Amino acid sequence: MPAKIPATVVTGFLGAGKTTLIRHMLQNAHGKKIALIINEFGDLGVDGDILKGCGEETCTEGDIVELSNGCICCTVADDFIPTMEQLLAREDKPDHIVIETSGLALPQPLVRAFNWPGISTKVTVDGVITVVDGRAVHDGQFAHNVAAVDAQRAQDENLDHETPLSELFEDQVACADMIVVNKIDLLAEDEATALTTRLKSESRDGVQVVRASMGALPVDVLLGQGIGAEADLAARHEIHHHHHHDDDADDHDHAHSHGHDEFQSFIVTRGEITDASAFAAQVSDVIRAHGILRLKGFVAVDGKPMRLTLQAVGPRVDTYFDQPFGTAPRETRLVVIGETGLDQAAITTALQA
Ligand SMILES: Nc1nc2c(ncn2[C@@H]2O[C@H](COP(=O)(O)OP(=O)(O)OP(=O)(O)O)[C@@H](O)[C@H]2O)c(=O)[nH]1
Repeated sequence: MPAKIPATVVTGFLGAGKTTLIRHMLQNAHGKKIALIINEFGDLGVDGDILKGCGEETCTEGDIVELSNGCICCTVADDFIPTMEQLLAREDKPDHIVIETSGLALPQPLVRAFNWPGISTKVTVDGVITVVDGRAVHDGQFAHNVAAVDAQRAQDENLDHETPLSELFEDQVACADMIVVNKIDLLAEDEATALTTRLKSESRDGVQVVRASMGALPVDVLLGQGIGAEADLAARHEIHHHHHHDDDADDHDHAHSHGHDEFQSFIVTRGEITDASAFAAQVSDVIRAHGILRLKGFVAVDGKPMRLTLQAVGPRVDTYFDQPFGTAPRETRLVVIGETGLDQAAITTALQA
């Protein structure tokens, strides 16, 4: 089986900063071909235009597939599947698929749609990233412009219009594999800490909460792509990012109050493992115990000629056999990504156990 294309769902209310985050991601994709599927809403849907105009090589109009009607989650069988099939039929296959949704409906049906025959063999769910408007959530409003979100909701007859935003927000948090608290620049340090702590306690065990300003996060943190490029990632060690305030470009001590967290990555190798599902459970335990953001790579399983691809973000651990090792050494090689300060020695020991 060829390597599957990872698909990341980016969710969050109108104005949370999804488009800003995705645009930053496209501009820093380093030649990776990212296809976007955008969930459009009539007059309010300006995302397609914004992205068409971003002027990036990796962001051509043909990559943008706008769904014709309303919520992606409510129209999965009618709309989403053909869209994906169309994308997968292209000669010029994307390296990664990003699906932006409004957060007005649960993404679970969307995630389940990846099990569809013909899609499940070609695409794997990389994870659900929930983008949060830090300021609005701290203020108990949940969205910057509540009236605009309500108008967006009213336009789609498939959505119920009564559920309070607070409940929809809870759903977004509950389904997240990673939470991005955006607009951190609009929060004082103590407010940011309180919000991060609260979201951590409200989300599933193992979900990491990262802070961002203008959605500026390293692509390797957002997307589980580039499994084949471990060596490159290792060479960089510290995952760099772009600051939005020139004045803190050299001032990492203030990264927490101005920009976002700093990240690190390292590689753990080990010999063959005996049981794939037991190892996935072990990885999951290590992720939770050490607050790891992402873990990805290849695993050699005793008696299996194929290598096992492993991708994990927060509590989500995905494995499948992709290709024979061939002449490559039968070893397990995993990239660990997290905020700076990971206990590399302990994580290495735990993964090698
Ligand atoms: N201060 C501040 N503003 C931000 C930040 N991120 C985004 N914004 C602004 O917030 C507004 C909404 O951002 P978008 O990226 O369009 O939000 P969205 O979630 O994609 O919303 P739609 O695309 O309209 O559904 C824009 O005016 C952004 O410039 C941030 O971190 N800090």
